[in-house]
Amino acid sequence: MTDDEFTTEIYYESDADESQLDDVTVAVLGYGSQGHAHALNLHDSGVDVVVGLREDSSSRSAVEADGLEVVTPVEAAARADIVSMLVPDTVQPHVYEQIEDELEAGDTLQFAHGFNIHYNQIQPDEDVDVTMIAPKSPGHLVRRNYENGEGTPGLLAVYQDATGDAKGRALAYSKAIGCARAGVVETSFREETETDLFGEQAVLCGGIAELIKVGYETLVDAGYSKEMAYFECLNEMKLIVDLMYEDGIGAMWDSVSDTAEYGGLTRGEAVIDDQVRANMEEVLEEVQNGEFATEWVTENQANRPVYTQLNQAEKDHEIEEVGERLRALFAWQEEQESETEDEREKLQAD
Ligand SMILES: NC(=O)C1=CN([C@@H]2O[C@H](COP(=O)(O)OP(=O)(O)OC[C@H]3O[C@@H](n4cnc5c(N)ncnc54)[C@H](OP(=O)(O)O)[C@@H]3O)[C@@H](O)[C@H]2O)C=CC1
Ligand SMILES: CC[C@](O)(C(C)=O)C(=O)O
Ligand SMILES: [Mg+2]
Ligand SMILES: [Mg+2]
Repeated sequence: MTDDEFTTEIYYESDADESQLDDVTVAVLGYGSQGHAHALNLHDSGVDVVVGLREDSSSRSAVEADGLEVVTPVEAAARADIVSMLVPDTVQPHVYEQIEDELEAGDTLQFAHGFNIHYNQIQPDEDVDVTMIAPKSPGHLVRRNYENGEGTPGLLAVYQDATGDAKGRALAYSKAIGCARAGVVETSFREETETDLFGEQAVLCGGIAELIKVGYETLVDAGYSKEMAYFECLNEMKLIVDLMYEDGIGAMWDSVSDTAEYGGLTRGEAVIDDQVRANMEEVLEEVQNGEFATEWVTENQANRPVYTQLNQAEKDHEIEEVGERLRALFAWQEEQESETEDEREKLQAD
């Protein structure tokens, strides 16, 4: 499929031929959220893996503790047939410049997100395959699910098929990291990039964090206790979303009271109203026309002034302190008895 087409083809384990990774070395560049998950899952699936990290990388000890080999990105790429680019998006063009000469004709440059290809920050030579297996999950769950015998859904895209076998290799990779256990949806770099950025900004990360904080602030500003507001707007969010995750939105409506269902159905649309819909459309437009990408690249060139300020403000939000205190009191937390007692006394004193 080309970079403009949309399809809903879904692949599972039986569609993938793991022998495509026999006699293949995969260089996993980066050992963060996705990097550690891909490297360990590939290794546990019997694939030859070498991790690439800079000489002074703080991640090197973790790789060694996990029993994998770590060398520099250049050496890893030189040894590999598949180079999996799993350093942060903003770092990838810089790392690509270092390893570019190590990519031989017929090698694969593999991504977990299409940002740098779609927005032309990386322009690979024509003789390499350029593919993507993008887990629809934080990396730590990609690893945890694999270890539990489960998997996380992923997306597959081929941007460049120099060998004629790019998709087969990508499918094998998706099987080796556990995505094919849950389903691998075929897509394009464009579709993955735009939907992923939209989803994380408007719904999954930005949208939900703001919904929680505004709900919390509304209750606290009206005089209700911080603890009450935390449990109502943040803690119970997970429990409600778990029901939707397990069996759909209907299962959630079935499980909550009729009062909650009627109130939610009538008031939900009043909160997430046409203005929110218009805001979401604007967010999507900025992703589609490249405005967000330009802003993010420029922000990094300027050493992240806006990011740094917003990141700190988020950490300083009152809900974080309240949540930390309350989570420490959960009976299943492995806290020292004395610390727990101190917390209880503090909570009662508040
Ligand atoms: N986070 C996620 O769950 C998801 C991420 N993705 C995509 O996966 C890719 C990787 O993202 P993510 O896992 O979040 O990345 P991380 O931020 O977790 O990557 C951190 C790793 O990159 C290394 N690194 C950081 N800076 C450099 C540098 N300048 N040179 C060399 N190595 C460096 C770090 O090592 P060091 O100790 O040297 O800093 C560390 O090993 C991205 O394309 C992202 O969009 C896709 C789906 C979900
Ligand atoms: C939702 C955020 C994400 O897109 C992801 C975990 O899938 C990311 O970029 O981290
Ligand atoms: Mg994502
Ligand atoms: Mg993302």
